[in-house]
Amino acid sequence: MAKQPRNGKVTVVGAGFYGSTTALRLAEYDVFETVVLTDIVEGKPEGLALDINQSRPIEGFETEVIGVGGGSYEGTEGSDVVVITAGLPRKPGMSRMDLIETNAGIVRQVAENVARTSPDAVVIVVSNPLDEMTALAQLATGFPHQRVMGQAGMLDTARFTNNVAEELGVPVASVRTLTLGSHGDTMVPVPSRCTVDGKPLADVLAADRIEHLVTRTRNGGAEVVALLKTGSAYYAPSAAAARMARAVIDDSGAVMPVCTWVDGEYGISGVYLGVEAEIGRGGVRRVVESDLSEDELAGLREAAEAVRAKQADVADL
Ligand SMILES: NC(=O)C1=CN([C@@H]2O[C@H](COP(=O)(O)OP(=O)(O)OC[C@H]3O[C@@H](n4cnc5c(N)ncnc54)[C@H](O)[C@@H]3O)[C@@H](O)[C@H]2O)C=CC1
Ligand SMILES: CC(=O)C(=O)O
Repeated sequence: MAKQPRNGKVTVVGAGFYGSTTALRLAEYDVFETVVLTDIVEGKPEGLALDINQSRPIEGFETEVIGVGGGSYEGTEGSDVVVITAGLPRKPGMSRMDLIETNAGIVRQVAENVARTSPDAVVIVVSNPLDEMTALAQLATGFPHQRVMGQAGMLDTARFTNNVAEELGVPVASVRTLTLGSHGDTMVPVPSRCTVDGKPLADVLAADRIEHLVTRTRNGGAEVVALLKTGSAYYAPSAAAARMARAVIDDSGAVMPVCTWVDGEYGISGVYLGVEAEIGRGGVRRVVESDLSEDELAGLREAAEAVRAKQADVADL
């Protein structure tokens, strides 16, 4: 049987837990022509790519994964999307911000290579601290802001949804939630936008339980780190990054929470921040504003100022 036409090339930089699960998810969609997985370590991406390709007859997908080790970018040229997962994950007790100096050096070097080899790509950053590394990747690539975004909001929103569904014992599909702001202490879960079977969250859950779920969502990454003892989450994070890459290649116009450049929306300007945006082939088409409560809007503005101060520092790292 002839191969179905597949479309687009996605490179995933960093073949650790996040990168390899992202490559697997992208390949299993079976819509991309090629997925390239790279790492500074020789052999790791090649071995993981071979392993994923060997699962194709069982899972029934044709997308080929190509592994490139040793820090080479050969084979990545002309990628439509590049997902940057290179960098250290945190250990129990560490904040994402504790990674800033080490990961800034890695992300800068990766971003410069991406700009050289895939100058038209849309870049999706996941390395932590997320909001700062996204700003740094834009600076280092020199790409327009709409072509560099970060993954966090979809993950944090999924955690909020899962937390609400668990609390109420209902299917996750019946719950809608939203999380904006930073991927850190100033994360802004948005209860006013949450519904369960179409009913406002406040109608089905007491205020103190909602507050508990908001706090649990803010600490969602740390909760996983504390259980794992080594490394951080990757199943839910990779699902989110893969969905973003797919929205770009499909030019779908899907609206999702992402870390993007905010330029006047919510009265905030000149900062990378988690907001909802419409995603297509060129990256972010536009930021989509929602009605927020006064407290939520104040939280978003506070997040913007906290992130702005750190993002100003990354240029020098
Ligand atoms: N934004 C988000 O929501 C999330 C972000 N993360 C972040 O993603 C990053 C990766 O996490 P994991 O995959 O779990 O870590 P990991 O340690 O399993 O993998 C990192 C990989 O990056 C590679 N690497 C290091 N320097 C490189 C370079 N210059 N070029 C290419 N590859 C390089 C390493 O060899 C390693 O294979 C961490 O910074 C972590 O904090 C993780 C989960 C969620
Ligand atoms: C590691 C990380 O950023 C998270 O799991 O949220």
